[in-house]
Amino acid sequence: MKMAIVGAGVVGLATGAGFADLGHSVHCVDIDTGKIALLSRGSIPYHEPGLEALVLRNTSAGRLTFGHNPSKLLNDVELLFITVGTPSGDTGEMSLAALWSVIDQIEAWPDTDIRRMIAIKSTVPVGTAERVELRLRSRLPDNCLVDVVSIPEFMREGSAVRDFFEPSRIVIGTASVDAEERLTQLHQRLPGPILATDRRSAELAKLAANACLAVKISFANEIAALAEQTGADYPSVAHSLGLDPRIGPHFLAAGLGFGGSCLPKDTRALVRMADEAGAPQTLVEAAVRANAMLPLRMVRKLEAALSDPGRRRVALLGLAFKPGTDDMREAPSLRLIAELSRRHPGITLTAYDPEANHAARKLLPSSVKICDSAEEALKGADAAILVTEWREFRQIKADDFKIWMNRPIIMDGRNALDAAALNAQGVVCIGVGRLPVVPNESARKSGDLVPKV
Ligand SMILES: NC(=O)C1=CN([C@@H]2O[C@H](COP(=O)(O)OP(=O)(O)OC[C@H]3O[C@@H](n4cnc5c(N)ncnc54)[C@H](O)[C@@H]3O)[C@@H](O)[C@H]2O)C=CC1
Ligand SMILES: O=C(O)[C@H]1O[C@H](OP(=O)(O)OP(=O)(O)OC[C@H]2O[C@@H](n3ccc(=O)[nH]c3=O)[C@H](O)[C@@H]2O)[C@H](O)[C@@H](O)[C@@H]1O
Repeated sequence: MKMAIVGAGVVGLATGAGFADLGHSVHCVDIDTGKIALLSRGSIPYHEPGLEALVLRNTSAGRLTFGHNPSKLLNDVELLFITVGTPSGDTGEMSLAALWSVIDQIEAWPDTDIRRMIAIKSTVPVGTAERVELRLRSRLPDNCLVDVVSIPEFMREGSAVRDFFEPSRIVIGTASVDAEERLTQLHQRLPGPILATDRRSAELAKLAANACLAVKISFANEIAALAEQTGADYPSVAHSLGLDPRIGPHFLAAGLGFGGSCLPKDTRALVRMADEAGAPQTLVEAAVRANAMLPLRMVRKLEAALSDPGRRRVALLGLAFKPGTDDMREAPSLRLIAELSRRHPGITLTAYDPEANHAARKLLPSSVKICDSAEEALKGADAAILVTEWREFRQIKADDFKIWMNRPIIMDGRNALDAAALNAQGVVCIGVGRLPVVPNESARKSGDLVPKV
């Protein structure tokens, strides 16, 4: 099938390159001419495992092309995917400015024999596909037939390519049997179950999925806080919860909470939309509030372990909102740095992320020293906070922490390290939802959890 993608971002590129790999002819368009110039030279503008090879394979084969002119797109293609961003507006609502700008550039096409399809893959409020169709119908001549459908995307950053080829499910929301049949056929070569439904249900299924994940994470973080207060060990609790098939093991990791370009904005949008619809989402609202408190909670834990942080040097291990990406959008590290600097104006902060240093430089205050290695960030530090659970941080040995740091105190904000092993070797490692472990067994017996230094 000949198709076009508007919005060559995380979703658009993985989707476009993925369909090209399945043998389709795909033209990817983006308003960002710099990005299109990079892509046309075979460079991927961000870190996404497996994407570069996929794009190169398909551009060399001539199945994947790039451009920046969205007008007349429907002249040549049967299917247009819209994958532009839908960021938060001022009051939490989703901004559809990019989507409308694309829709308003669509021109009538000459060959009216083939019915066109516009598939909205961007995450949007319920009812958007219907509004798009009405707007197009009011403008295009009657013989330009078009179905506007909702095919929400469930891929994750860091595994976007794998998620394209192995989707958990494919939701196809249509108002026409013809579009449903053609799109079902298009997706048949992908292994996930196909769920054909109406457009509004498809749109809500996407928002509900992200809200459900956010609620699960906030639940995990609140139970972890309770574990800390009651002397229980949250990872053991989570393990037990996860073995119940009705609960499942995923998205129960406690830590610094959820960030990224989607969970925060989509939960805000759902709450806003639900208020307007008269069906308040109190549970999701609470999950958003609970999540916002986590960086401050971490700072308070640091204050309990380290006296006078305003005169100390603290290293941040990881900055990206999760491992596997260089994306800094709504990364918990940003709020953590803001809280540390607000409460302790004299603090010295160093930071290192294997992939996100470049993106972080544009966002962090110049007072934060961005380092080229974990060793450089940890050198002379009085404490470290593990913010993003990159694999390389798990490989740092206890001796390295002890040699590099002024005081080997690690606040493990993702429960990524082997706290017991580090503890046994003289490193203080304080996880989330666990009793702090201290190097000194007699201190633990005496109830003195973390000796303040
Ligand atoms: N990032 C992710 O993993 C996922 C994102 N989504 C949703 O997909 C949508 C896109 O997200 P991302 O790919 O992360 O965004 P992104 O920000 O990476 O990419 C969006 C692209 O659209 C382009 N764009 C903006 N206005 C345009 C216009 N008028 N014409 C042409 N191009 C235009 C931008 O230049 C940018 O390259 C959002 O609604 C998001 O919520 C859904 C599932 C997963
Ligand atoms: O709509 C979207 O854009 C996407 O949003 C999320 O994907 P993504 O933002 O890439 O990241 P996740 O893996 O979901 O992680 C989100 C945040 O939650 C945090 N998290 C995740 C899992 C967990 O157990 N605990 C936890 O704190 C992560 O550290 C990260 O900050 C969803 O997982 C995707 O299904 C969805 O398509």
